[in-house]
Amino acid sequence: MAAISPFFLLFLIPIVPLSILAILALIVRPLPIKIPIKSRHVFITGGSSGIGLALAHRAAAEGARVSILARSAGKLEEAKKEIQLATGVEVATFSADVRDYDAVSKAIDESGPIDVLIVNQGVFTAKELVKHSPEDVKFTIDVNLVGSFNVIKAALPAMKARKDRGPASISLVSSQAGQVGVYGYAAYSASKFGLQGLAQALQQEVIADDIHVTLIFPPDTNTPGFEEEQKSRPEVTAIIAASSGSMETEEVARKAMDGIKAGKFTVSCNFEGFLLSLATTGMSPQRSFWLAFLEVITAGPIRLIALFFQWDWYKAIEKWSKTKTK
Ligand SMILES: NC(=O)C1=CN([C@@H]2O[C@H](COP(=O)(O)OP(=O)(O)OC[C@H]3O[C@@H](n4cnc5c(N)ncnc54)[C@H](OP(=O)(O)O)[C@@H]3O)[C@@H](O)[C@H]2O)C=CC1
Ligand SMILES: CCCCCCCCCCCCCCCC(=O)[C@@H](N)CO
Repeated sequence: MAAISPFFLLFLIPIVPLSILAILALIVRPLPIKIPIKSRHVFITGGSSGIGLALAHRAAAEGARVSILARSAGKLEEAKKEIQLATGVEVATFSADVRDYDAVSKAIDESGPIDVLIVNQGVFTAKELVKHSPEDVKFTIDVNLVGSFNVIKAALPAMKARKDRGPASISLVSSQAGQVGVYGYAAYSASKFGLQGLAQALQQEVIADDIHVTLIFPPDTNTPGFEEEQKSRPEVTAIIAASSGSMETEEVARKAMDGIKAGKFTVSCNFEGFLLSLATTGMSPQRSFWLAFLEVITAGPIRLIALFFQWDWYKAIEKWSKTKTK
């Protein structure tokens, strides 16, 4: 009897990963989807500034009908002119505060049925919780989290009722601080972590209506809001945030729009963000069996890398608090 060559056993090694890949290809849900942008109605909250404005530019340039909502009518008007000058597209503007459900609902009804809803409005002040007023904490949660509920609730009935209009999207702009808690962002991180629960539950509720949920996680991004934030951001917050560098609004908008069109549940914007998404993927849905495979095989090692980041951050906090008390 011929002995089995030990070399033959080498061929068996890939069997385990290949079987995992094959199983994942069969089981990942929801199934992949493409969301068209051209000729669709894209509605963007916080579309008058920063990331929202860059998204409005992109959507207009890609041939969508675009509506933007924010509080300041003046900033909306400026944004409208800017987009018209750059793309020739006239966007519809709606002045409302997302904290006011009736005002949001009226604006959305006026704008007509939405195909791609981008919930992007957000406020942020980085401050240690002891220095944060209860009013300011509530303001952050109200605008970022409760405001997002208001926008989605107001848009959902017409989105669900749409007929023969193709797959729709509800996208939310979170933050890398919505994937990991960061010094100075207790209120902000809490408001953004809330979006993860909202998005996961919502995706299950709207999948049967061909509506697809996307969560976008930008790092520090050069926007008017960020410029303001930097004036008073604690040093430690800046040090920790620097682990992921910073991006320009156009790059973030491009990543976000590509992610929305590809129907991704989770959209990271840079390499560190990609690692962070792998590390925090938890129970979130995954439509790509390739990415699912990567999540499975990197689960252990990525946790190790995450712990190194925490080590580094706690070292920075320790060093900084020593120099503070001296
Ligand atoms: N810039 C950054 O570093 C990062 C930002 N993000 C997130 O991206 C999103 C956009 O941020 P960014 O572009 O920097 O912010 P900006 O401050 O530049 O723009 C914020 C937009 O939201 C609108 N807005 C704010 N509050 C309300 C409200 N109560 N009702 C309606 N509209 C409102 C603003 O208009 P108006 O004031 O007139 O209402 C403006 O259009 C936010 O959700 C933010 O958390 C995530 C990661 C990093
Ligand atoms: C495996 C683990 C990899 C980890 C690397 C990731 C590092 C994360 C740093 C957190 C950055 C927080 C930026 C917040 C930006 C923001 O939202 C504010 N500018 C307010 O708008």
